[in-house]
Amino acid sequence: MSVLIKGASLLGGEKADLYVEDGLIREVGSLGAKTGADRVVDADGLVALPGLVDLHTHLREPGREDAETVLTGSQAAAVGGYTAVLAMANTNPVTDTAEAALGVWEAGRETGLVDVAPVGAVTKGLRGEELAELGLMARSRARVRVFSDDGRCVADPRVMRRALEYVKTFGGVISQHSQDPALAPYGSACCHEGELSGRLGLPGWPGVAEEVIVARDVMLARHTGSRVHVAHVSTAGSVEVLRWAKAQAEKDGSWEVTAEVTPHHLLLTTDLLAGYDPTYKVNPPLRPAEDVEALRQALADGTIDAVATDHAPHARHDKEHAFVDAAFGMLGLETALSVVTTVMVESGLLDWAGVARVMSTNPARIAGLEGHGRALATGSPANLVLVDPAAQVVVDKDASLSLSRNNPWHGRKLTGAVVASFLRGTPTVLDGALL
Ligand SMILES: NC(=O)N[C@@H](CC(=O)O)C(=O)O
Ligand SMILES: [Zn+2]
Ligand SMILES: [Zn+2]
Repeated sequence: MSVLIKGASLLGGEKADLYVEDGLIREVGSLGAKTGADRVVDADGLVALPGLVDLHTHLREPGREDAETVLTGSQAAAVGGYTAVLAMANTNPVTDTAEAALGVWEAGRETGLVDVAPVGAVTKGLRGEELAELGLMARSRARVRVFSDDGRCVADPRVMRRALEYVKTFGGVISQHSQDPALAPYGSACCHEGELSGRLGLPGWPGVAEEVIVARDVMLARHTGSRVHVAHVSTAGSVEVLRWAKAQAEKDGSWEVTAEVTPHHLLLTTDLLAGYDPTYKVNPPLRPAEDVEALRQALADGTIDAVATDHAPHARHDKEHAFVDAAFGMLGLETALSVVTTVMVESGLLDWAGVARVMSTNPARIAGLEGHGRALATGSPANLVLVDPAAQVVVDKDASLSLSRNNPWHGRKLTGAVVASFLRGTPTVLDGALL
């Protein structure tokens, strides 16, 4: 399979043709009338980025195939411009053994639309007590490097310490869902704690319940000389802690802290909860505008390393309930690039090289995914995406390839659209549609 991509804008702003063959980028430059390609793609006006990498996707297989499967989630990922996703471990059964991790990895290979890298659970059954088979998952063919009890916090500091020590032996990282369950009880805490939660009569989820865990975990990472990744950062206070911690880690050179922010925490605010629409119920909750602004600045200045979707599909019968009874989570894979374009690029906070950094290069490095996040140069694996930076889109939840419809972006006008995606040189999406 060979493809000639004509006239794409590269990250330095220059225009070039890319010739892709047998999974690799073979030539970059002015390739004129090069003949013999199986397919020619006109990329005039489009920006070429390395394929996006999502550090935080819920695929729901095994166990909740009514909400999403590896196939449907991969389809949504491909049209969203992704070439790799990290599949969270809170499935049923939980991904807490090498066998379970291999199952997810193999389902991804069969689908062949994006690379599906399983995230391993930190503790058996996400119960927060006994460590899962971290080493066996790491040594399996699935090569698990990211471990998370996401949906639950590794709340016991002794368990977190042991997990950090363990993953250090093979260069792994613990991705933490930072929620102190004593300050923000699972299941009940559902609205940013403040004037609005009081007025709406919804149980509060104070920012400090996140911040105390972030602060604790960076100290544990420093103490153990290991790596912690903070999932879905949502408050200005967490950003302050991260800014301090990153400066320390850089000085010490012996440990690391990285962080991700979701598209929804970059744009949506807590006042959306006033209508009690469960579509906006998510963990951590939507926050006030001051937090949103701090998150944008932190993403722009590198305090936050990555955008991760936390794509959390839920079946209608779990989501369409009174606010307090509905499931937590919202879709994100198909709209992430448009949200980032609208929030970060249109405002001048990030240029396209910055988008490539936070949506591809940094997440690929954090997850240890070789072959992803690489500069589009001769010899690199041809994992790439073509983006129309000027496209105006109106999100339609019924046009989604996800099996679920809990889409907080429905009806919103956004800028920027994915036109084509390529996984190892094979187009998975062309003209914005799945092949
Ligand atoms: N984000 C959510 O609100 N829900 C996630 C779990 C999680 O990311 O904590 C889910 O699995 O549905
Ligand atoms: Zn989480
Ligand atoms: Zn999640």
